[in-house]
Amino acid sequence: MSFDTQVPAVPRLEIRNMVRQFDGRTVVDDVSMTIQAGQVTCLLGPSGCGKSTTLRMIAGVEMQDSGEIYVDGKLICDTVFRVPPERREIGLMFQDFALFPHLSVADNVAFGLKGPKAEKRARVEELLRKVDLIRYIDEFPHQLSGGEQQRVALARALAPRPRIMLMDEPFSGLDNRLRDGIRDETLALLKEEDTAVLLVTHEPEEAMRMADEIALMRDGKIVQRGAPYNVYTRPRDKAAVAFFSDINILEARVEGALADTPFGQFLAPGVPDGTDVEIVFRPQHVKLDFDRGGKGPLPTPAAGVAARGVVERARFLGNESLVEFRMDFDGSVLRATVPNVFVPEAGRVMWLTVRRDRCFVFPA
Ligand SMILES: Nc1ncnc2c1ncn2[C@@H]1O[C@H](COP(=O)(O)OP(=O)(O)OP(=O)(O)O)[C@@H](O)[C@H]1O
Repeated sequence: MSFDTQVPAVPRLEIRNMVRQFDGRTVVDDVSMTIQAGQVTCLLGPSGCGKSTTLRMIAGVEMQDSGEIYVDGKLICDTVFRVPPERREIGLMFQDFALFPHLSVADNVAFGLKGPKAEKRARVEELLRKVDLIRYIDEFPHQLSGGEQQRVALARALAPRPRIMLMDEPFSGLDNRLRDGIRDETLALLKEEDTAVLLVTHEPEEAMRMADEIALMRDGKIVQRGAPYNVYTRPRDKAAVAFFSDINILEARVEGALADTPFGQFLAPGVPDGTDVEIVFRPQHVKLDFDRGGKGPLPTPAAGVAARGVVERARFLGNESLVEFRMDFDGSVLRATVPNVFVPEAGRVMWLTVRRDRCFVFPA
């Protein structure tokens, strides 16, 4: 008789209860997370929230005040015991990734490698082939473009087969069009090498594009973790919605588990009577209708009630158009985005409805 037992894999990286203070201010506040081999976690948050400090503690260039770091289940650092940075088998890639200017591409990539010369050469060639730069093996960094240098830096970081790769805004020095391609190539290579990746970014698009898991960080704490889709569609508070897009907010008070608004009633299950709530929705979830003889579309249970607004400003942004409305009901401004070109003139009357299944109700 045999049993199929699924033992959860030991995480490649685990940090537990990491804390760091500077001048009495807690900059990293009880941060814990795990990353499996071959997985990419993006630490996403506004400037100054403690992302880089978290990364630096894992790299070992900054000491935590408390907390532990484990690699493949083995303790590598707590407040007493500490494996030095160079023995952590962790690769680093930063925005200012500076290659050594006086070393050839091959020597740059071989820099962290030990062992027989022929083996080192084979690894260098393997990686340069993977990043499609083998033809530059004997060139020097200044002979390469910024994007090419970035790929050499990636090859250099991966050469010693790090178990973990820490990346701090590694693509922010590249221009937009170059960036997407390099991001995708980098991701493919990291997966191939089965490295666990922790990538720090303040750009939601970058996190959505790269991450298997997003850890949303704010004021030193991880406030939400999950697959990009889940973090985007089930944000835990208003700030989490706002981090990924522009938002609209309606204010309302709850009576009988319902919040009454000019767009109709919204369900607020479990919210006590008399609680002030904010109904938060993204501009892409506003539907627009033309005015027909002073009237908008009829209310339906799915779409709710239409509210009248006057176009204040409209702009074409490339993939979509952004239209701002001054709303009749309280003079507030609501934003709607529409695919492609839609640039109605200021003063035009339209009727707005919101996709109720895409609205979030949070206590004010
Ligand atoms: N060595 C230090 N001494 C004092 N304060 C520091 C030190 N390092 C970081 N800080 C402060 O800790 C806070 C968090 O910094 P950190 O670099 O971790 O943020 P971040 O989220 O990575 O921001 P950014 O995206 O701007 O790099 C900041 O307010 C910063 O000024």
